[in-house]
Amino acid sequence: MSFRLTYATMYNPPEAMHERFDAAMARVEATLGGSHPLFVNGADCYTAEYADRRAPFDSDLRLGEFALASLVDADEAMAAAQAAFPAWRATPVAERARMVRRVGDLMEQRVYEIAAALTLEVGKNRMEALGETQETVDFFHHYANDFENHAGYTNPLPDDPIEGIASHNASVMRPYGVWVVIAPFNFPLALAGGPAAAALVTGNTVVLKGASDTPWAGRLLADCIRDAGLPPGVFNYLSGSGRDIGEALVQHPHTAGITFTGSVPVGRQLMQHMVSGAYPRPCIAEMGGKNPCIVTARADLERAAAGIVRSAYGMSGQKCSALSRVYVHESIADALIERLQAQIAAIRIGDPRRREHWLGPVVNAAAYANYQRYADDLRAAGARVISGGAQLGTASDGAPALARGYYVEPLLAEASLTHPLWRQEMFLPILMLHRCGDRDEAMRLANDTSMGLTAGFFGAADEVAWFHDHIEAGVTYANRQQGATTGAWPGYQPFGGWKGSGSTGKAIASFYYLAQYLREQSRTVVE
Ligand SMILES: NC(=O)c1ccc[n+]([C@@H]2O[C@H](COP(=O)([O-])OP(=O)(O)OC[C@H]3O[C@@H](n4cnc5c(N)ncnc54)[C@H](O)[C@@H]3O)[C@@H](O)[C@H]2O)c1
Ligand SMILES: N[C@@H](CCC=O)C(=O)O
Repeated sequence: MSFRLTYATMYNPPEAMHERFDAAMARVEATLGGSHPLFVNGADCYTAEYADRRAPFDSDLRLGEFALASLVDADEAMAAAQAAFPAWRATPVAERARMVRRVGDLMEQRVYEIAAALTLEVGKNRMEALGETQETVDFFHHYANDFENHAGYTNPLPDDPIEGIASHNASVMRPYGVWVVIAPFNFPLALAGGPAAAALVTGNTVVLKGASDTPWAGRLLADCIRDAGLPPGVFNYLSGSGRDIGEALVQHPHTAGITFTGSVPVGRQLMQHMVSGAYPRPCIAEMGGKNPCIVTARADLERAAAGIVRSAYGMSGQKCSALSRVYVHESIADALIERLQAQIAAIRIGDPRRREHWLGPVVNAAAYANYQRYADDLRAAGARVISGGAQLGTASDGAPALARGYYVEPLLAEASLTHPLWRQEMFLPILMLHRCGDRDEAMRLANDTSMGLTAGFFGAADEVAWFHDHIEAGVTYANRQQGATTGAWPGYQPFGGWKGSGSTGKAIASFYYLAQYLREQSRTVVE
């Protein structure tokens, strides 16, 4: 089988992938320092204010200046999207699908350059960055194909059974209008591009807002959409603060629907807003996780340790799918901990541009400070900190090369079940472990959370059905060493949360996803 990049295969890429990434990184670095405007109504939009941005792994490395949208810019983007809606909605399905697919094609041609930019902007390692870019390509292709396969969701229905009268029926799905997409910092391309692709192919027009820490990714997406030839106003890109520009978009009278990906508090606020007002409007909110993994007495511990470490610490724990809680049978807990310690010790931390570094920094100064606060909280509460617990690059740790970045150690701790961090999403490389007397106790604790995004299991084959029957999570993995709770890929693993992790119960890239961007119209026509 030829190599196909997914989050499950990214651990063993062909050598050529490294060579191409290194070459692309050199090209992208040679152009750093430029000015990056917004994209509104088919044109670059130069605005009054710009934010200077630096790499999270090196404060001396200036990426460039990125436009900060004003309220006027937001209004212009919404007006452009509203004006473009009638013609885009009327564009034949095949033509919309062709253009959306073309965005994916163009992004695929630029996959190495865009991945290099993601490494520079977010601090993720090269395989995570290449993975995210390829995932975005796949979203554009997947949704274009899916919409065509559903024949645009138009379904003829039987004529009414009225004698002597021809009364024809059909169900037609129609787009809503201007769809606002609000993206998080950690997957600023895929979680902007995926929802945008879904909204566009179904006939909505889009205004995208990127996260404040990651304005570059959205602009690179906008370039692909512009070059694919989508008409002016169909897609618009803004970067700026959530509190100002995000809220302005959410409150805007043209907003017909929203896809928000981000934290629980913000997601809940948006959902509440969208059900209030003159009438309720759709809000697809993909939110946080507090993802558990159960390890039973009969688990393969080598496999478990590999899967746990990849999911707890990959991308410095800054994935909604990241593993933060392990419940392990007491009879094998020490053996598992020993293996986890060995795996953690082997993690190479440093400049994420270099292929040997699996772990880069956390995203910003606030996350860096939170890490130390949580580590100190755990210690103060009497937790047993088994590995990690310190920021790196401080004067005393002997790693001055790391001093210009937000580097921290992967942390593993055993803590009392009453500790508040068992319930709080930290979004950092912090894993907490608890020893359980039996698997039912482990399941009870795993489900004792208001969130339900992903969950992992390591045990015997005849225990897997029990895991699936009882676990309360939208994305589940059994005995997966490629990632105990992380690494879903469009077309392979639909991705969406239960309980407080998601608002719809329908997953990204699932069979049911695109229908959420459409409203049904029942049509009866009597001859
Ligand atoms: N379920 C998923 O698929 C998924 C995927 C990735 C990340 N996440 C979650 O995202 C979070 C991390 O991302 P983050 O720190 O960027 O999240 P965040 O909630 O701080 O911000 C997300 C986006 O919302 C914007 N925003 C903030 N306040 C706003 C407001 N009042 N009105 C409108 N927009 C506003 C931000 O500017 C950003 O673009 C974690 O909780 C993580 O679990 C979930
Ligand atoms: N889709 C990614 C997570 C995205 C959220 O941050 C995964 O499955 O690991």
